[in-house]
Amino acid sequence: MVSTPYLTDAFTHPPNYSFPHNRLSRVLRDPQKTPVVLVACGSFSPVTYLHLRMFEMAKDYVRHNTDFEIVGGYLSPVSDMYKKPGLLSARHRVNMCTLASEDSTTFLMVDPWEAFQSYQRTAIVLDHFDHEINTVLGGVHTEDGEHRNVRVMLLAGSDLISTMSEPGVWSYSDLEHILGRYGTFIVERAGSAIDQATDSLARWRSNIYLISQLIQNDVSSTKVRLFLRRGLSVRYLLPNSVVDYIEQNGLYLDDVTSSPINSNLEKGKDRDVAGGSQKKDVQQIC
Ligand SMILES: Nc1ncnc2c1ncn2[C@@H]1O[C@H](COP(=O)(O)OP(=O)(O)OP(=O)(O)O)[C@@H](O)[C@H]1O
Ligand SMILES: NC(=O)c1ccc[n+]([C@@H]2O[C@H](COP(=O)(O)O)[C@@H](O)[C@H]2O)c1
Repeated sequence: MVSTPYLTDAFTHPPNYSFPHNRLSRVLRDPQKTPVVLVACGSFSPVTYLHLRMFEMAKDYVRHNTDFEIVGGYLSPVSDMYKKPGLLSARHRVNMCTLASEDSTTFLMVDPWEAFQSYQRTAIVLDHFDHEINTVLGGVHTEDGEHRNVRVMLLAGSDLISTMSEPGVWSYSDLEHILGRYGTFIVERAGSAIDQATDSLARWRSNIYLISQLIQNDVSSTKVRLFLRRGLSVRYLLPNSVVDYIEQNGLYLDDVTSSPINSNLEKGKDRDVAGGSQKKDVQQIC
């Protein structure tokens, strides 16, 4: 692995923050394997079954194709300062992710660190996980008591990874840090070709794992928000507890728009939505 020039232990924590690790497995079942924690960064506005499915797909992929053992998984909702259109307040997004994770697989947790502070780049978010898991908690150990460092890896859809080839969205040093030091599992997403997404990332090929979607499912938070605004049901697209929360709090009934904090960050995403298959689907819904 490439060493990092800027791993820091001087992270700024939001008030009353403590790192959630209740579902982090501290014992490696197979000592031959490398322990890994999956981190999914995104808006989660709202979290959908597809976000949860990403972890299940990664779990199957890891078991059948790699020498990793997953010891934990995290949803890391982005800060309100990301100011992406449709981004509900961090409080609601974190609450919905928490309900969804409680409803789901045993290794999934929600880390509110990013959500309740200023915008943090993904490279810094991964450093934060590395620091909390390996430095503060001391990693994991085998059944024989041998210490092992946990490898932190980004779990993302191919649409997010394709923005890594767009000028100005990610800095080269951040890509080197994310893909060179940590690595990623990329889940194929309808409308965003997985091969194209990784063409220009070939130099980090050995740290990039591609997961095909064997059952195509293109649920997106954008479509869920559109449905809600039009009074259409979103049940069975997201966990019932999240649907109930949205209804009880009257969320997504208005068109929430905001100006981007960083036009380059947003540009990548806007192009994705405007240029990909999502736009067609959205027009059909309208
Ligand atoms: N249907 C899907 N298939 C594969 N990956 C997905 C899917 N939906 C979301 N993801 C991935 O989940 C992560 C977080 O996504 P995000 O919260 O931005 O959801 P989204 O549905 O893309 O949101 P929005 O529609 O608001 O842009 C990203 O890495 C994204 O690529
Ligand atoms: N340079 C960066 O670190 C960078 C650039 C673009 C997106 N991102 C992250 O990717 C995620 C994107 O989420 P959306 O797909 O909802 O826009 C967010 O967590 C955001 O912080 C990071």
